[in-house]
Amino acid sequence: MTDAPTTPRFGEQGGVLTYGSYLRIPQLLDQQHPASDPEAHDELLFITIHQVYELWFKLLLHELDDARDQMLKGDAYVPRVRLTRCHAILRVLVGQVDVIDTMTPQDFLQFRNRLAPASGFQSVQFREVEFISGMKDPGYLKRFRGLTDDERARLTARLEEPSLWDGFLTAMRHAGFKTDTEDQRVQAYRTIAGDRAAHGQLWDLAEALVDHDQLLSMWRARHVLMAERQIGTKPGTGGSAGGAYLRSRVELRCYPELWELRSML
Ligand code: HEM
Ligand SMILES: N[C@@H](CC(=O)c1ccccc1NC=O)C(=O)O
Repeated sequence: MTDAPTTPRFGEQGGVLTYGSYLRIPQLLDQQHPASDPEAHDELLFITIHQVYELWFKLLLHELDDARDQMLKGDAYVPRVRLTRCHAILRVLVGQVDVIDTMTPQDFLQFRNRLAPASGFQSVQFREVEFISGMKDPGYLKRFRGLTDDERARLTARLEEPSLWDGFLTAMRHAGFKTDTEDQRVQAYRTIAGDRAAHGQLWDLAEALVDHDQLLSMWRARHVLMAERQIGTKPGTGGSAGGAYLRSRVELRCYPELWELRSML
C-alpha cells in the first residue's frame, strides 16, 4: 500500500527550475562593477542602491501603464488598486535613502570624480515615470547625453502617449462628466467631492493621484537632502547647479487642478 501524500512534496517533482535559475541570481549578482581603482569601499553601496531603484522603477512603470490603460477604458477601480501598489513602492524608494545617508561625504569623494559626466539625469526610467505621470518636458530629450536609439524611442513614445491625467479625464467622461474646459472640470471635481456616495470610486481615484503626486514630490525633497548632505552647494556631475536645481523641482505638481480643488471646498 502506498501512502497518498495529502500535501504536495515541493522540491521533489524532479524539475530543473531552481531559485537561482528562475530569478537569474548569478546574472543579477554579476552586474556590480565599481569604477574606482583601488576600489572605494562605499562604491558597492552606491551601485547597489541605484540598481535597486531601477528595478522598482521598472515595476512602477508596469503598474502605471496598466493604471492608465484601464482608466482609458473608463474603469476607476482597477487603476486605484494599481496606484495603491505604486504608493507602497514609492514609500520604499523614499525610505531607502536612509541607506545612502550612512555614507559620509569623504567616502563619497573617494569615487565621485570617476562618475562625471554621469548622473541621475540620465535615468531613462525615472523620466518615463515623470512623463507617464503627466510631467512631460520634451526639453529633457534634448539635454540627454548618451541616449541609445532604443532609449530615445521609449522617451519619445512616452511624450506622445496618454498620461495618467489623460486616463483620469477619460474615466470622468465615462461617468458622464464634461472635461473640455477648466470650468467644466472644476464643476466635475466639486460634484464628485460633494457626493461621495454617488461618486466614491472617482473620488478615491482622484485621491490616489494626489497620493502619487505627493509621493513623487517627497522623493524629490528627500533626494535634495541626500544630495546636499553629500556635495553641499557643489555643482552636480551631470552639469547642473546641483542642490539648487534639484530644489527647483520639488514644488512641481503633476495634477495642479486636484491641489487647487482644496482651496475651493
Ligand atoms: C550620493 C548620492 C546622490 C547625490 C549626491 C546625487 C546628486 C544629484 C545631482 C546633483 C543631480 C542633478 C544632476 C547633476 O547635475 O548631477 C541629481 C539628479 C538626479 N538623481 Fe541623484 N544623487 C544621488 C543619489 C541618487 C540616487 C540614489 C538616485 C536613484 C535613482 C538618484 C536619482 C537621480 C535622478 C532621477 C536625477 C534627475 C532629477 C531631475 O532631473 O529632476 N540620485 N542627483
Ligand atoms: N550627480 C551626483 C552623482 C550621482 O549621484 C550619480 C552619478 C552617476 C550615476 C547616478 C548618480 N545618481 C544621482 O544623481 C553628484 O553630482 O555627485
